[in-house]
Amino acid sequence: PGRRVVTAAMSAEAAPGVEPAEAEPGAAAGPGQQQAVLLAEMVEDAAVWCALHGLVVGDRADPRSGTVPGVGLVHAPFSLLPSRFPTSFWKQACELAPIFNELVDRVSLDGEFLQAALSRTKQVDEFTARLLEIHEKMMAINKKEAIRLGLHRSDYMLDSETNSLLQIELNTISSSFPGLGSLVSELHRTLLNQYGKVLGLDSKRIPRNWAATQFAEALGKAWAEYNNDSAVVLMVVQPEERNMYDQYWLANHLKESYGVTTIRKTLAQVEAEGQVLTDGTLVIDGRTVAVVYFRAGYAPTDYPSEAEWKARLLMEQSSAVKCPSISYHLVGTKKIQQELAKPNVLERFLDSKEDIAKLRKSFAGLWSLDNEEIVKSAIEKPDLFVLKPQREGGGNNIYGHDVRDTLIKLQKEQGESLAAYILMQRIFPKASLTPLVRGGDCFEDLTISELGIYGAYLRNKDKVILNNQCGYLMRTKVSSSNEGGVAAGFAVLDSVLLT
Ligand SMILES: Nc1ncnc2c1ncn2[C@@H]1O[C@H](COP(=O)(O)OP(=O)(O)O)[C@@H](O)[C@H]1O
Ligand SMILES: N[C@H](CCC(=O)N[C@@H](CS)C(=O)NCCC(=O)O)C(=O)O
Ligand SMILES: [Mg+2]
Repeated sequence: PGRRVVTAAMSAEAAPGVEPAEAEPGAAAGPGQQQAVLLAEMVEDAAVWCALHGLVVGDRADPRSGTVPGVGLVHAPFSLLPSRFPTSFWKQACELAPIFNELVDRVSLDGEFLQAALSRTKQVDEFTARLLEIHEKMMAINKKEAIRLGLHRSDYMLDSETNSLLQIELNTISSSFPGLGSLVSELHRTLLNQYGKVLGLDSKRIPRNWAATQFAEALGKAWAEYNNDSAVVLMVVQPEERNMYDQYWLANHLKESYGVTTIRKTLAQVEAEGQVLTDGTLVIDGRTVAVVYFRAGYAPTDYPSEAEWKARLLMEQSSAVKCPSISYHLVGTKKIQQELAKPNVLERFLDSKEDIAKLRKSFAGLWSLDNEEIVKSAIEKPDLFVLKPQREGGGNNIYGHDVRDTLIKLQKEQGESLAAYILMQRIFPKASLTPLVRGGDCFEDLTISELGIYGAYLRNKDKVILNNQCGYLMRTKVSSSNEGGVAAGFAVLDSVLLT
């Protein structure tokens, strides 16, 4: 990828890639060499900090790194310095969190809206159809979720064309990196406390990041609302999970701050070991479950057999607090994102005109493929659009010429398959040169960033117990890569330096 700048291990000697100045005997090292040595020292300090503070992920080189805790660790990929972000847009993003939290809760209560908005997608997208089927079953038995917990992340990019903060998507299930994201902010503060003077950067410009502690607080408070001291939090996880430490951070805070035990099960294990008692209590492996926290179940690959679907239904039918419930999960689909962007739709769910205006200001162009005029312009100028299927988890979007080819193919098919996609205005953040550290090596590369703001919402019947913005995730990827995704290996974990 980018220019190889320096490796942590080499901080003693001058780093390769920087031509050593022809130093006369005894002359001071040239500026280039000084800068390389400084960078090497920072990379070494940062890599050590990661290892000492659990800013780690499983190393894909080790076959057991996704199943055996403590085996095959490597520092999480990170940017060596925080990315600049204008304070005005930062404030705007933080202000939106409690409004999006409220919106999700209100939309989740309108089962007819969800069923209607997704009814055509259901015809052509099996995965969405299965989720809707569970939702329909809950509507049929008039299932009410008295206690509702949302742990969301709303992702934004700064569009340089329009100089505006635009929402990429709202995640309402398995919002990754509250644990590791918080740590990167601390890593950068530590580095700037030590090197800020010589770099001319002030560590106090990095917002404190309480994502992990506040997500754990929301989980702990939801557990308390369930009001059964022997109950546990069930974390639903994938059989292989190299991001397990991000998840363990939440379990650790839950145990240390609230005395709550978390058990980890795959969907298959829930099916094999779980049952719902006549009073609705969910019991897994003999433990009563107060809260189900999904860190799996958001992608078709999470349901390789009917067992996993049975597990999802079993948990939904229980009185445990689901995070997310099937309704919250559906509200976070891209089709609903596009439907909510239509005129007069937000007005159905929110009362405050001011809040509605704030949300709308953050909406990029979003269209269904029924809009022939937009489809036509996307075929003419595919680079200005992103074509998105109803999928989560990264790696599914369609860009550039593939947008044109796919649209033309879908038009020819003339079937309902158009309903499986949405079209979105492509957002163009400004690129900047960033030192990225992966596997102990530091590369400088042109990058663009995506700011995720976490939101926690907890309600018990009419009482809103929590509705907060809680921390953030900055992801930075090489600007040449269309997809983001830290887990997918394109992006690194970053933090924010307010300008
Ligand atoms: N409208 C857009 N403009 C530019 N990049 C986008 C846009 N939508 C998505 N992306 C890129 O694609 C990645 C994945 O898209 P996203 O909608 O977040 O899907 P997923 O649910 O798979 O994360 C984002 O992290 C971002 O890097
Ligand atoms: N391995 C699972 C990953 C869960 C997952 O993919 N979550 C989506 C929202 S659905 C997400 O937040 N994606 C941004 C993280 C990235 O850039 O890689 C976990 O960590 O629990
Ligand atoms: Mg995303």
